[in-house]
Amino acid sequence: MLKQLFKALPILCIALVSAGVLAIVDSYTFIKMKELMDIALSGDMTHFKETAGVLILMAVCLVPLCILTAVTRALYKRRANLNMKRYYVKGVFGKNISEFHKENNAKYISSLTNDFNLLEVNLTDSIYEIGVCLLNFFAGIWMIATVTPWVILLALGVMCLSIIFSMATSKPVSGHMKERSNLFEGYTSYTKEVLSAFHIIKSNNLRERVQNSFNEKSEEVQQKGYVIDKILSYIQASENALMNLMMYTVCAVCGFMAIKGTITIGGVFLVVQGFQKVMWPVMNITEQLPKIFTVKDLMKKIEETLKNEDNYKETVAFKDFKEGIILENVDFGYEESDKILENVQLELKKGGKYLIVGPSGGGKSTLLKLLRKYFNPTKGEILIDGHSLKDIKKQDFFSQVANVEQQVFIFEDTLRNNITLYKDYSEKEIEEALKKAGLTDFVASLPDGLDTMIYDNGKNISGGERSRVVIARGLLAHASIIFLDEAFAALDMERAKEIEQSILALEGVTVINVSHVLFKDTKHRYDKVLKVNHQQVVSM
Ligand SMILES: Nc1ncnc2c1ncn2[C@@H]1O[C@H](COP(=O)(O)OP(=O)(O)OP(=O)(O)O)[C@@H](O)[C@H]1O
Repeated sequence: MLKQLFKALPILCIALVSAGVLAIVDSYTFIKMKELMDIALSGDMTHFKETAGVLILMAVCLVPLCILTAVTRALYKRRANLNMKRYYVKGVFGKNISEFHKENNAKYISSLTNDFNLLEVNLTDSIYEIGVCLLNFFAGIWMIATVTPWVILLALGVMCLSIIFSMATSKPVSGHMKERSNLFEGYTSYTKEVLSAFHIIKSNNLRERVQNSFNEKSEEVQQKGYVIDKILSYIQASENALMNLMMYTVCAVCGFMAIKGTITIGGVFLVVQGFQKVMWPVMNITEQLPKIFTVKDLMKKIEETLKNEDNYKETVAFKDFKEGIILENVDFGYEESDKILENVQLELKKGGKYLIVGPSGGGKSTLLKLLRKYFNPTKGEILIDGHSLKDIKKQDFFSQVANVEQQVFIFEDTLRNNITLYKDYSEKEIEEALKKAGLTDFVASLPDGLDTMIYDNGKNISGGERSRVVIARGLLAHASIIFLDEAFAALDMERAKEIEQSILALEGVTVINVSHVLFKDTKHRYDKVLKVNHQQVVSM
């Protein structure tokens, strides 16, 4: 993750150069003000006018510099945050399907929202702030050095003290931050769950229960935030007291030097201004440093969510499905102690049409997940054209298969994009797929046809239409293998039979259809009907 931040280093450097020039010009303005004060006290009108002119010019120069600094800062923030988010999303989609399914995906949502918001404030912003603070610190030192070098020692002492103080106080905050991130994860997961079950909650009068438990969770998160804020305020208050003490000391030292005649009144003004310029960065650094230290744990947690336990290297390219699939003594269980399939022997030929039936919970979808390469067998092997499916590159395999899932997912986009999945197909190919999926009349009835927008996972179309969109997707993909998992469950019997026949008529395409529905009049069109029951797969 840090590497992604380093990629924004060039723009960070530009932003800091701009901020540095701004700090120098600003400090130089104070030096000129000191001169103006001393000249005014000496009554030298000619020099007074000259210096006043320079000051006006400096004030004008500050305007474009301020704008440039603000713009480059915003550009740096955009680049750094985008880099980190892109890296994270790439990592999420690099997860193995099996491992992604095992976890609650709310943790990714929580990372992308809550954790990344924290990273933005506590890391990206803080790095820039610390850079700017250091530049202003040295600009302040320069201002003081033009009057008396002794006060510089005092400033450096303050800086060291503050850094030691902030390092010592960052530890307790860091632990609380991590706990808050975990609480956020649970909170996001719960929010996601209750919003997706909105109608169930309303229609079963669960509103009060859900609201109470939502309030509890939200109170936990707020309480943790309160604890963090409280600790941070104690830290800040102690720092403020330290800084004020230093400031009073400097004022007293400068006053003493002015009485002794070692520095002018303008000098007192410049030292006090310079010391303030030094103090502000020191205070800000002590505020920002604990934030950066606390981010370490958070980044570790974010990286953990991206780790794949199984990093098996796939080596076999698979460009064309030629012969068939063989399952040799395949065992599988989601848990070690719990076998769902045992010693499965099966041969599926290329172009064959297979129907998989069996009782609910018997393991039909599990068998499909193995064939789809979502999981690997715990024992035995699945061979495809003689190669172990485990060794075949995912990308290659997935490009050969189409999946029509039990749970239909529709993107918030046009009907066309939902069917083509953003790939290029000719109008003829699309028409053909629509016809086979029984969507021609439906599309013709829409005023915008294929350009009709579908919203929120297909809320503005029926369940059957959603299923048919996904079937058209599978047909259009020209896949060598089509896996169907209860694809016809949402369709009326006539429509289901019609679509099933279209799919069974696809020549050279292997169809593996898991279904509760077994139509007597289409059964004979399958090469084999397989029953999954008691951990076994048998021909019917
Ligand atoms: N991700 C999972 N983790 C743990 N157990 C699972 C998982 N998915 C399924 N199971 C269990 O595996 C067994 C087989 O489930 P599977 O979904 O394969 O059955 P099925 O025959 O497709 O059932 P249905 O017809 O009801 O969809 C069930 O006991 C189920 O509880």
